[in-house]
Amino acid sequence: MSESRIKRAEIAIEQAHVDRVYVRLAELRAQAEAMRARGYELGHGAQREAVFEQASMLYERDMMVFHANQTLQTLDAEYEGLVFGRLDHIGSETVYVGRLGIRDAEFNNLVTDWRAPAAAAFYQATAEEPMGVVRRRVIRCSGQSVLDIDDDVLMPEAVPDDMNVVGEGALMAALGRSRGDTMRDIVATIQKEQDEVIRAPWRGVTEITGGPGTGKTAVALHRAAYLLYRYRRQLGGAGVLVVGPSGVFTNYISRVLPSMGETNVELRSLGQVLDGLDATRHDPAPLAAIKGSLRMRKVLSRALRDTPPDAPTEMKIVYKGEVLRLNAKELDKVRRKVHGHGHPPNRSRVRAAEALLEALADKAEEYASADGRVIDRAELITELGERLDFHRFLVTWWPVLYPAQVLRWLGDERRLARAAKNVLTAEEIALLSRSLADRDREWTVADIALLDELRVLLGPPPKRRRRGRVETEPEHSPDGSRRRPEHYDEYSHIVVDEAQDLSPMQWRMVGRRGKYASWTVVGDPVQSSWPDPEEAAKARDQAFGPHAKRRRYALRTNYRNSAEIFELASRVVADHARPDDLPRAVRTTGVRPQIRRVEPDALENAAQTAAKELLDAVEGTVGVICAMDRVPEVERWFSDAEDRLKVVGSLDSKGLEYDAVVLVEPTELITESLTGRRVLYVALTRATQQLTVLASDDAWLTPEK
Ligand SMILES: Nc1ncnc2c1ncn2[C@@H]1O[C@H](COP(=O)(O)OP(=O)(O)OP(=O)(O)O)[C@@H](O)[C@H]1O
Repeated sequence: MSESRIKRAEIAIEQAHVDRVYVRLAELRAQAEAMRARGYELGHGAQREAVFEQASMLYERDMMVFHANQTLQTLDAEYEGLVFGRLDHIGSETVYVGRLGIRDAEFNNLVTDWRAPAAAAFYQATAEEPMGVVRRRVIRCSGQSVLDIDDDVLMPEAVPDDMNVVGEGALMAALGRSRGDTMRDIVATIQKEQDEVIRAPWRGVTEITGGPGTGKTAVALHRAAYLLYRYRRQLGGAGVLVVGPSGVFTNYISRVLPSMGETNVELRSLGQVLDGLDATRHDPAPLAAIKGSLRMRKVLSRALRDTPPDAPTEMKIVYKGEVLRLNAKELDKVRRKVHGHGHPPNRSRVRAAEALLEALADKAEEYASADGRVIDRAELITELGERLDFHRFLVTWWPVLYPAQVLRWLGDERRLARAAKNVLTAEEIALLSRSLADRDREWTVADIALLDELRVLLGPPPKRRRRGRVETEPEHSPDGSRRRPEHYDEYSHIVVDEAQDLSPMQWRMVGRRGKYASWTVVGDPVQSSWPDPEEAAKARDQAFGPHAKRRRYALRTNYRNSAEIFELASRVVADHARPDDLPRAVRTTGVRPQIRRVEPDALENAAQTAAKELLDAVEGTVGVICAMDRVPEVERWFSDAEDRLKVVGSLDSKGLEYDAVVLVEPTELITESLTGRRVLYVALTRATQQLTVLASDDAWLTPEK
């Protein structure tokens, strides 16, 4: 038989199995729907029963409907390629591997979930250690149709006469395929070194380092899916949080977990970690460095002890016909005393009232002793404490404080200078206060960590009351899933991607959400854009907790870039990385990156020409990457471009990838950031197939002295 006929015959065999799986899936779905309907009937029937029976029938209804809904949710997930692998073990046992475990009516396995122990050999078996696997087959489907198959023989000596072997490498085929708008899962082609990380124990901290394109993000997301499958009881209820560098990035990875049937994971960018805010703007590097530094803790905790800008500077109250007066100095003394207890100001309002009353009593005693009178202190305190004018004063003198308000106060340079004395330099104070003074500016990504810090330092504002009742959030969302309270801090597992870029203040913010969590932390020190790695490492250790067990893995193969593109990228960071830090790119395309010398006024034309060439050359996406400041201008150049083309700023390009990239003015990427070459390295490693660099100088190519 010819090779293509053998392949067609093998595809037909797999198609027959896939068909059986879909028939069974339809049966299971029908059963789950019937169970849900029965549950609802039980609910209606309960109305006619006595109270006790009613309660037990309603409970049974809830359980039936809950289970049926869960099963339907799993069965209805959008599985692209439900079955994707097959293992032929020695002794002719066959295991199909897929995104979901499915059994037939006799309870035989039709498909084994990729996360189950029985599927581990699909990823872990090698020719050196075949684990009893003779042939490993990757099955590529579109919808319910088998398109292609690809085999690996692990035990050539054990291949029976009737076993056919086809294809030439599923991994290379997957890597060469064009990219779409969102990241795809890699369940069918997870490599052994990656699988080891995905299946690492869940407790403690799992740290994954590796160069660009080594699959760190993919591995971290597959690990989240794996952990939820294996440890659903321990992890599922409290929830899993994935933190990524930007909204563009979280959007890019948003389809990966749902494609594996996991819809219960929260994805947030660093600008979205604090509930209710969504910051996307970045500060210039020197400003971001100040805002991210641990020194800001001291500045913020001093700032909130300062007198609020609108607070009255004098108190006058009439008691028994006499005016009691506290001047600014005396009021400040009372304020300092209350803060001296070290409690958050929003939780110190009663203490503030008491201290103020004591000060008024002192004042009354002072006046009285001058006249030889004696006053009843307890009576004064009780009487004034109940007076409306006293409370009116208190709410303006010790108001409820909100994080945004306190951070805005620091736009006043003199106020900031008081809070930052001996902590920030005069230059830093001027820079920071200028940035916070502009009230019309939206918050930046770095501000979010400061606001979160203030939230904790200030303490929660008192709960709003309506008609005598404290307002509480409903426990469930309309879709029935459990609603998490605001500022939830009990996630059971937190995944941090691009961890090398978190500032110390951002580590504190994320750490607060994971007080009881285990962690998966992914990063590449060579791509770091944070100037003080030691300070960040300290904050990061604190976020994990002092006793967390840590295990480290390094990934060493670059699956994204062609070897030709990665060779250029490695040159620009040669002075910043040890050879060991740079991964090995496995795919060659024969297409070298193009470097074009372009005068600044010809950039627009050159960028449009280069983008057009690349759009013609690749099927998938083309990214145009430039310095952050240039984004609006470059967006104008491409305002009519097709959807496949995206303009993205250097910092937002973290974690993303495109079939082809046009990089505009690389030297600008170096100068815009404190760790410029590393940012340029990120930008140069975003393309899978082709790269064109447009530069008006070649400083970016010359190694630093
Ligand atoms: N085993 C694999 N099979 C198929 N594709 C893979 C595999 N591992 C990684 N890839 C692909 O390689 C590309 C890079 O992966 P990913 O984005 O996870 O890398 P990364 O290490 O996070 O990169 P960076 O640090 O540069 O953002 C993605 O397209 C991913 O799907």
